[in-house]
Amino acid sequence: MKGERDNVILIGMPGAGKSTVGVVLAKRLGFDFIDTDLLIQRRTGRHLQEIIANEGLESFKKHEEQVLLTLCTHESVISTGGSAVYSQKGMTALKDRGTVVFLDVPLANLQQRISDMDSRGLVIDPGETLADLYRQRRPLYLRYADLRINTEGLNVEETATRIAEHWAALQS
Ligand SMILES: Nc1ncnc2c1ncn2[C@@H]1O[C@H](COP(=O)(O)OP(=O)(O)O)[C@@H](O)[C@H]1O
Ligand SMILES: O=C(O)C1=C[C@@H](OP(=O)(O)O)[C@@H](O)[C@H](O)C1
Ligand SMILES: [Mg+2]
Repeated sequence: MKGERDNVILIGMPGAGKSTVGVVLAKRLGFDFIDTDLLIQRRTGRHLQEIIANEGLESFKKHEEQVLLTLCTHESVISTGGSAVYSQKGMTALKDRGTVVFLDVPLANLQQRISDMDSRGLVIDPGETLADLYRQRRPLYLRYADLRINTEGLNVEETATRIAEHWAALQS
């Protein structure tokens, strides 16, 4: 019988590695892999950047919230988009579905990884920088996390291993 809270949910800044680490972790655990960004695209029939550019940030956040509220997976690694934490309702729903893991990456690393801020379609107000976003969001990631992984110095595989170890410990 599958448990109620048997998913692993990755949260964190854009470029933190949620999507990249998520698929490696899913393989490691023998779980399914779900990326909520892809679910938004399939449901709307549009690319994320298109939704943000044509409908605006509030509309994108509503689509994202809808996806978070209607997830009903088991034994899945769920990689969320970085803006998921703006929905309190969505995050509450996620916490009911599994262990929420915050991939904590130093700002300097994120800045190196994200060179395409403008074309990436982030939920960010005009004139705001990645540093502004980091300061604004980090407290939210910490608020909703069941587990924080300090990824400094870890590659994708090592991060997945670290999470898998924590997950195994939680099961015993
Ligand atoms: N140590 C690392 N952990 C995770 N991703 C890394 C790491 N080093 C480099 N990267 C790169 O950073 C990017 C992370 O992007 P992505 O997985 O899409 O993040 P997110 O889904 O959190 O926005 C990928 O291109 C990945 O190859
Ligand atoms: O943090 C953000 O504002 C966003 C992050 C993206 O996902 P990743 O965090 O997977 O890059 C995607 O949901 C959208 O472009 C908005
Ligand atoms: Mg992603």
